[in-house]
Amino acid sequence: MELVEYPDRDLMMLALADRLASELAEALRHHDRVSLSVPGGTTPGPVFDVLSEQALDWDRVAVVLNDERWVPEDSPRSNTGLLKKRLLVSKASAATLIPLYAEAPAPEDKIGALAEGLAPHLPLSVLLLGMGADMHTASLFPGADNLAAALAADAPPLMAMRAEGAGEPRITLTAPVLTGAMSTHILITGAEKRAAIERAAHLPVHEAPVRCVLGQATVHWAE
Ligand SMILES: O=C1O[C@H](COP(=O)(O)O)[C@@H](O)[C@H](O)[C@H]1O
Repeated sequence: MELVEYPDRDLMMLALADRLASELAEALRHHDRVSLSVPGGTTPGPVFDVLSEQALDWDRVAVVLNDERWVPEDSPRSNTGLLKKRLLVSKASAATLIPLYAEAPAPEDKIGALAEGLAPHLPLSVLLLGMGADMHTASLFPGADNLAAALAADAPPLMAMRAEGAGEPRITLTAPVLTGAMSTHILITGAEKRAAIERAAHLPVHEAPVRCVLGQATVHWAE
């Protein structure tokens, strides 16, 4: 894993947004349509604020979350809600959102249709991931019901996931989609996550699911 340490969070968010924009621009030079996958949660908002202002051919960019909590979009827990407020605004409002949520009682009710919508946008051109202190990435949580199947080489692109630490049911991109991305970045902050990602490099992947992408990822960290 390549680790980039920044003197502070503000600088990191600016530099990372710039890097993602350059990679998207490069991908757009070679392909008609490109895809960007991003995390939800509490960390990436400031990157989204900067990225959404970048001059890119956003109308040729498809944006998909790494994972979604099975809650309606107006829930404060909705990653889609965050994306719509912080990334798919300003210049980036021209991008196409590939949904990972549709109104239904459970992810299994909609997973087929959501996977069909995702398929034309794979492999991912640019992948930004987050990580929890428990070493989950996307919704690949240690101890989750479908973790082994989602880490398998023949996993379908999208799977439902339930885990003790996850709160509500989830839907997540699986390991083959994450490891198939053309470019992979992980954004983390704080001492606890720094220690966790260093520990993850020495643990089996079912204990530290983020390990499935560590070999190919650039990790961006600031205190
Ligand atoms: O639940 C989630 O957690 C991770 C990490 O989130 P953070 O709040 O610690 O930044 C996130 O990457 C994932 O997309 C999200 O659904």
